[in-house]
Amino acid sequence: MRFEAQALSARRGEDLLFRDISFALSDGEALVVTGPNGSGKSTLLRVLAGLLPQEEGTVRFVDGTEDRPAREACHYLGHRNAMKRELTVEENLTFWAEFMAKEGAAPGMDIDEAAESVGLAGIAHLPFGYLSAGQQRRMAFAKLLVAHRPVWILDEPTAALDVKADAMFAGLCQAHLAAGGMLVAATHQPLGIESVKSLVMKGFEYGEALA
Ligand SMILES: Nc1ncnc2c1ncn2[C@@H]1O[C@H](COP(=O)(O)OP(=O)(O)OP(=O)(O)O)[C@@H](O)[C@H]1O
Repeated sequence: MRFEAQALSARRGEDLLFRDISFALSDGEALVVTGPNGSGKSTLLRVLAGLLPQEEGTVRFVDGTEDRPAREACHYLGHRNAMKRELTVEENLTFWAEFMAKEGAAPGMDIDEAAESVGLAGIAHLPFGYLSAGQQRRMAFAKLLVAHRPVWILDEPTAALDVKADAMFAGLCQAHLAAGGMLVAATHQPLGIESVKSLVMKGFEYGEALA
């Protein structure tokens, strides 16, 4: 498998945020995207996940000899957790497992196993809104585990996590990569994942790209 971007540019409103972004990942590879606030990291991730259109360039997911729509290959974990506060954790995860299955994702872990993998076994019966910020973020990771998609797109994934959860998250990412998955993560802090590719977003100043 291969996940690649070629000569991507994107605009928010009137402003061109970045241009000529290219990378290629194959099985087991990770890309960490860094850069100052406002340099376009979140925008790039949304373009990669198919949630925003690019201005120019291409995003491709190649499986063997077949080109598949990149958005169908991606799990997207944004700043927000995309869980309903009023529903229980189990109901939220069941929704995502069923939704992803309809969208063609292969089955993943069952709900209990996924909750256990993020260190929160036994509280899946609680409303999501009752959990602490860090527990909510951990449960949002569990969403990545209940259906299999080969590419994980992660925006500031470790915000709100304590040291133990950081290590747990690094372990989940390593396991995903070891199984041949790929990931792209925007972050201001190290993810604890070894051998990653790096992309530094520089942003634009006064309409010109920084050196
Ligand atoms: N819907 C929108 N309409 C217009 N401009 C937007 C919109 N969303 C974001 N922007 C602008 O696009 C720029 C890049 O935002 P983006 O969230 O991609 O940056 P980022 O590198 O992820 O920043 P941070 O590190 O602060 O999360 C910012 O200047 C932001 O104000």
